[in-house]
Amino acid sequence: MNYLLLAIRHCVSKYRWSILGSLVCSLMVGVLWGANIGVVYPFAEVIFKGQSLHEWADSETINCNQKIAESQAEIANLDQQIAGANDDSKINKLKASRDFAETELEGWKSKLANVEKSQPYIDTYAPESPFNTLLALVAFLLIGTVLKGIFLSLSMMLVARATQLTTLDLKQQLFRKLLDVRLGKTQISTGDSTSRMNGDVGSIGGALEILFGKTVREPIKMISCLVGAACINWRLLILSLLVAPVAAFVLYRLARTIKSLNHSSIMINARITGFFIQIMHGYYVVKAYGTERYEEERFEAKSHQAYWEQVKIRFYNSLVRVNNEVLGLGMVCLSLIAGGYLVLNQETQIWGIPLADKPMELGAILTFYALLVGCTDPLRKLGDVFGSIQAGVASAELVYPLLQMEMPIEDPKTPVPIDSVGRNIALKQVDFSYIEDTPVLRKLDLNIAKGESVAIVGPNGCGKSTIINLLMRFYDPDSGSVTLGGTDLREFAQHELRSRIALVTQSTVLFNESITENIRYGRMDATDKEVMEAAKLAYVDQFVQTHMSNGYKTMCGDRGANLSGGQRQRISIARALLRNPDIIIMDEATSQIDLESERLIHESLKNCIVGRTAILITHRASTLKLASRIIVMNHGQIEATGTHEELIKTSKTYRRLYVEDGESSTAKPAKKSAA
Ligand SMILES: Nc1ncnc2c1ncn2[C@@H]1O[C@H](COP(=O)(O)OP(=O)(O)OP(=O)(O)O)[C@@H](O)[C@H]1O
Repeated sequence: MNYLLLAIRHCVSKYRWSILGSLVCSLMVGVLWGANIGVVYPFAEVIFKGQSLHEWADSETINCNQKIAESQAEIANLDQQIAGANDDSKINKLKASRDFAETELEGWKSKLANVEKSQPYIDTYAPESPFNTLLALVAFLLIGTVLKGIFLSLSMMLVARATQLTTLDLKQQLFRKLLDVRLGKTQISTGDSTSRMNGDVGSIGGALEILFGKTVREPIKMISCLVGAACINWRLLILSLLVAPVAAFVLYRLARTIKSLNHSSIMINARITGFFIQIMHGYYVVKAYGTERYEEERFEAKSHQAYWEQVKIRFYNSLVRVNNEVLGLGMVCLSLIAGGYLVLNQETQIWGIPLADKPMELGAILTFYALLVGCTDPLRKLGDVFGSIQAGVASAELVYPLLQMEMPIEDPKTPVPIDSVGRNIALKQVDFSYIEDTPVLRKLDLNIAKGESVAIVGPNGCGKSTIINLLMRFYDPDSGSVTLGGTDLREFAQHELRSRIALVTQSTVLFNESITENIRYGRMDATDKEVMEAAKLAYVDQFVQTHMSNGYKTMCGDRGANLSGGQRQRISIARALLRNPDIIIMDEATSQIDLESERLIHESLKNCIVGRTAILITHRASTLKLASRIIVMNHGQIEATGTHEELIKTSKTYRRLYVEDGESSTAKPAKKSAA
């Protein structure tokens, strides 16, 4: 519950007026609910006896006075008997009878006082005839019901406002957090993130709506009925509530089970979401390999698990409802037996336990029953909401720890301005691993001078992209340092650092926006003219003019699905060019470009890297030609550096790569070593 309390606190502190308004409206609903049921009393005691309220008040006054006189006479008689008795046990019995008579006398006196208190109002406002009294009561019922409806609707609207806005706030906080928290070694899968954002935040909102709505309103309705019943006979009410502790214990046990079931259901649904996203992304692979049936079976197995969890949740929720209905019925049954006994025998006690001040009238006991029945409806409704609250509790336990997660990569308190440092990059004695005890970079030293173009080559998995991840500060090294102009990257504000770097990644990420907007992503404030210039430099313009009927407004599709691999890469190069960065990083950027485009891009990259530091991760001979120095990596370390000609002679790894690439004959990349 703790985490859901945080959501409650947020909602109450930020939207206090809506919550307060809804509470007042709920209070009115509860009071009107009890008052409408309370109308049973005048119906039974006044209307069905063919009286008006005036006649009822008169006859009640006479009746009370008569009963008071009878009680007083009985007390006087008992006093005389006590005075004349000399047997102790008889005296004790007489004293007990006197005490009962005294209690009855007090009961009649209090009823008389109530009738006398209401007399002036009855004289002033109550209709004269019994039929008009009936009409007035019906009008009261109608007006009460309409008012109750208005307050109910107002309360629901105010609660919906506060809880929906809280949901919106939570979504925004979570979105912001997910943008930051997935850096570093934090493992949060897409399925989990999507599930937290869609299902869980919604479930918290739903629980809040129920908590501030039904969970406040229905108990108020119950309290209003219980207060009414207590006014009629509080002892009988306590007797009726004897079943409540048992029901509360059962409810507590059920709550724990439902919460843990909801928790596992959320986790299963997150896995299904993740699986579904993965299949949608890998759609063509599934089709090409004909694994539709296999994936269907996997999906069915996962969905079946989710189905079973839901069935179990429904089952336990139904038990909550049964428990609450049994509680309601238990209350009514106990009061029916005890109350019925008191009325039928005109008694005030059962087994010597006093249950009434005076024998109960039919009208009073009928109203008492009606009020208890009035409690069972809110109880039933509370049974239905229980499951949703438990689902909210389980969701909050997943969302809030994520929101409270520490940033894996943090900005320093007083960042060093990047303009104040130079541009040479250095990795000193860097150790890094993604997973403990699986080193990826080992004591790596690398210096890249300002304006230098270096190519990093090496076999798959040797750690080339990991160096980029450290330079972008997507991760921090385990030991050693990565510096820019001699200052550790941890001293800079992340945003400022990344604004100086343009990264063209291995897998080209495009958004489902127009080509223009995808290029503009490199610099959001770029003008259309600047976007066009970048597009021309990266040879995007060439295919837009010839292949795209909608020109630059053509939508790229999910992850750029409407474009070819080469087109996607050219757009991402245009995006990088638009950024006009100090440092440009190309991670296998030209791997999907045809020979003609590659030649053209080679020319534009040549212009682009002038005056900038460029790091090119590539196997392509044409890109290697742009580098003044080639760095050969193997097993997370730098094996050799030099020019193409030097490395062919000195590095076994480089030779192996180039023989396998089959391009060594045409590639004469770097003329001289800059190291
Ligand atoms: N997020 C990650 N979590 C765990 N291990 C990772 C992660 N990213 C990369 N690795 C592992 O780190 C090692 C180095 O990966 P890296 O991507 O740096 O290699 P690379 O030299 O760029 O390879 P390639 O030429 O295939 O792109 C690999 O063994 C890889 O499995």
